[in-house]
Amino acid sequence: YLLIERREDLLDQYDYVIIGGGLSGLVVANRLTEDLATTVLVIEAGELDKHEDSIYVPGDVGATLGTSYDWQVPTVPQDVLVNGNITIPLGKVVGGSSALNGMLFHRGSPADYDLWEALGNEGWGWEGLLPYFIKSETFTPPSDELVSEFGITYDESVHGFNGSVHASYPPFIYNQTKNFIKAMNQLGVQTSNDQASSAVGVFYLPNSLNPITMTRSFTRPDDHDVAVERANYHLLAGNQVTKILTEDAVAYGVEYSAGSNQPRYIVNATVEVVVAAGAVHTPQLLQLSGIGPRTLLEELGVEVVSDLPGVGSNFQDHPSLIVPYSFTGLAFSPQNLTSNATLAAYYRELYNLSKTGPYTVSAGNALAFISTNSFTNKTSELVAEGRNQNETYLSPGADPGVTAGYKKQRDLLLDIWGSSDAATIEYSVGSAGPLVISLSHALSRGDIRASSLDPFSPPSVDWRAFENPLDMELMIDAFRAGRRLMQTPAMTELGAIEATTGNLTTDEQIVDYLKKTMSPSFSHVCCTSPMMPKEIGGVVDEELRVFGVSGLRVIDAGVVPVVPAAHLQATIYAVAEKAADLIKSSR
Ligand SMILES: Cc1cc2nc3c(=O)[nH]c(=O)nc-3n(C[C@H](O)[C@H](O)[C@H](O)COP(=O)(O)OP(=O)(O)OC[C@H]3O[C@@H](n4cnc5c(N)ncnc54)[C@H](O)[C@@H]3O)c2cc1C
Repeated sequence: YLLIERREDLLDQYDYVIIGGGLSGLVVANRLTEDLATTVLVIEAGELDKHEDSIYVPGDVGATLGTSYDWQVPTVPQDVLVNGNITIPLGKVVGGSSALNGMLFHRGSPADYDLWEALGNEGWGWEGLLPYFIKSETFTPPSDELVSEFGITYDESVHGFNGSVHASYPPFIYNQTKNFIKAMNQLGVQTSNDQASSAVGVFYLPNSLNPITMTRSFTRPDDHDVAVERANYHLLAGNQVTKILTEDAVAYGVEYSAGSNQPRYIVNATVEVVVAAGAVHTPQLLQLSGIGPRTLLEELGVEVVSDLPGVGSNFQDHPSLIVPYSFTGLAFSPQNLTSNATLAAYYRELYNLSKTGPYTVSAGNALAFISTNSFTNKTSELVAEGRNQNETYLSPGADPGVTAGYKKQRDLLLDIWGSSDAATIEYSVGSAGPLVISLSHALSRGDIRASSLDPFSPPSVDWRAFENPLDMELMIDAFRAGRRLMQTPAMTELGAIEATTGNLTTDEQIVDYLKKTMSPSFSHVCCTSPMMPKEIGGVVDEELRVFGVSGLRVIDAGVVPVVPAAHLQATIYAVAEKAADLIKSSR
C-alpha cells in the first residue's frame, strides 16, 4: 500500500476533506474511513516522519523542537510579560503536535467540562464526554512492581481498553517522584485515586506510550498507519491548505499548495470540509477564507462569507513559570544522562535491547493540580474582586458578543476559582528538575489574527497574558506556595536549593520576577474557534458546525471554549472521538 499519496494520485473529489493531519484530524479520518464506502482525504502541511528516535523514544522528548517538524510560530511582544514574545512549538508533521508533545496523558476534572456545557453546549459536560475519553484510549494498568514500589492506584471503570491512543506507565519511574507526591501531601494536598475521574490533587499519571514497543503513542502510528490500509483513506503530506472554498456560504472544497511559490490546486469535498489545523492556524485559515470578524476581513481585503467576530478571539493557554532548582541529595536523575555520556550510552543500549530504564521516561509521571483554597487563604477575596470587575481586559474594540461571552466565561471561571472540586494551579518537578508552576484557569484572553493575505506567513499571535490583573494576584500566592512545597521535609530530603530567585519577599519583588521570567504558554494553545452560541462570540455550534457556512466543521483544540486544568491531549482525543460520531450521525 501507499503510505501517502502524490498529488497526481488524488481523486477529484472526496466525501470529506480534512485540513490538518495532526491529533484531531487523524483520529477523525481513522473513524470516518472505518466505513469503507466513505472517502476521506487528509491534507497535512508537514511530512511523514522517518521513524526518527527524536519522535519515538520517550527519553528523547523535546528533541524535535526547533526542527523542520516544528512550525516555530513567532508571537507578538506582551505588555505584561517582558519576554513574552516567544516562538511557539507546534507539530508540522503527520501526527501534528501529538508527534512532539511531552506525552503527559491525563484529564481535567469534571467541573472543567461541566463549564463547557454551562456555556450552552449540551452534551459536552463530563457525563457527555466520559464515553469519549473511554473510547479514545487503550489503558494499561501500572505493573505490580510499580504498584508496590510507588503505590499507584487507578479506577478501571473510567478507563478504555480499545482506543487508538495508549495510556500506559513506563517500566521505570525516578525514585524522587515519590518525594513530590509526599511533599504535596505534607502541604495538605490529597493524593487522587485516579486522575481519570478525579483530577484535583496530586497524582501519578500515565503517558501516551505504547507499552509493547515502549515508543511514543501518537496519531501517526495509531491512526494514520491503521487507516492507510483502507483504499478509501488518502493523505497528502507536505501540502498546506491555502483557502476553504465556498459558494453561497456552502463549503465545497479546498485550495492547497506545496509552498508559497508553488502552484495552487483544488480538491472538492462533496459532504464536508473538516478543519483540524490546530488552534493557531485554523483561525488564520478561516479568516483568509472569509470567515471571521468583518472589520478584520475588510482590513485585509477578504470578501466576507460569514461575519463571525469570534474567529481568533478567546485565545487561551496555560501561562507557566520555571523556577530553577538544584538538588544535592539525588541518587539518580535525568541530569545524570545529560552530564555523563558513558552512562547515557549504557542506558540507551539497555533501552534498545530490553525497552527498560530511564529512556522509557518522557516528561514524567506525577503532577499536582490544586484548588485555590489549598494554596492561598485569599480565595473569597479574589473571587469577590473578580465578580466586581467591570473591565474585561479584552483587546481594544472587542465585539459586544465576544465581550458578553467572555463575561459569561468569567462568571463560571470564578465559581471554579472558589471551588474545592476544581484546580486553578498546576505544580510539577518532573523527575527532579526545575519547579514548574502553571496557571490553569487564567481570566486573560488573547487573539489570533491573519496579518496578511499570504497563507504561508504566520498569523499575529497575541496571548495578552496577565492583562487581567487578577491572574497575577493568583500567581503571586501560587509562587509562594511553590516555595513552601520545595521546603517541605520530603523536598528537603532531596536537598532542593532554589537556584536563582534569591531573597524575593515582597509582592512587588515577586511580581517583578514573574514578569521577567514567566512564559505566556505551556504549549496548550486553544479556544480560538470556540464552541458557544453565536450571540456570545461562538464560532461553532454544539455539533461543531461553523455558524453561517454549511458543510464546514472545526474539530481541533480551537473549539474548546475554556481550557481545562490539564495538559490538553487526552481532552482533544475525546473531542475528536465525539466529533467523529457527530459527523457520522449527521450524514
Ligand atoms: C511542544 C508541545 C508539548 C506538549 N505537551 C503535551 C503533553 O505533554 N501532554 C498533553 O496532554 N498535551 C501536550 N501538548 C498539547 C497537545 O499535543 C495538543 O493540544 C494537541 O496536539 C492539539 O491537537 P490539534 O489537532 O488541535 O492540533 P495539532 O495536533 O497541532 O495538529 C494540527 C495539524 O494541522 C497541520 N496544519 C496546520 N495548518 C495547516 C494547513 N493550512 N494545511 C494543512 N495542514 C495544516 C499541522 O501541521 C498539524 O499537523 C503539547 C503540545 C506541544 C506543541
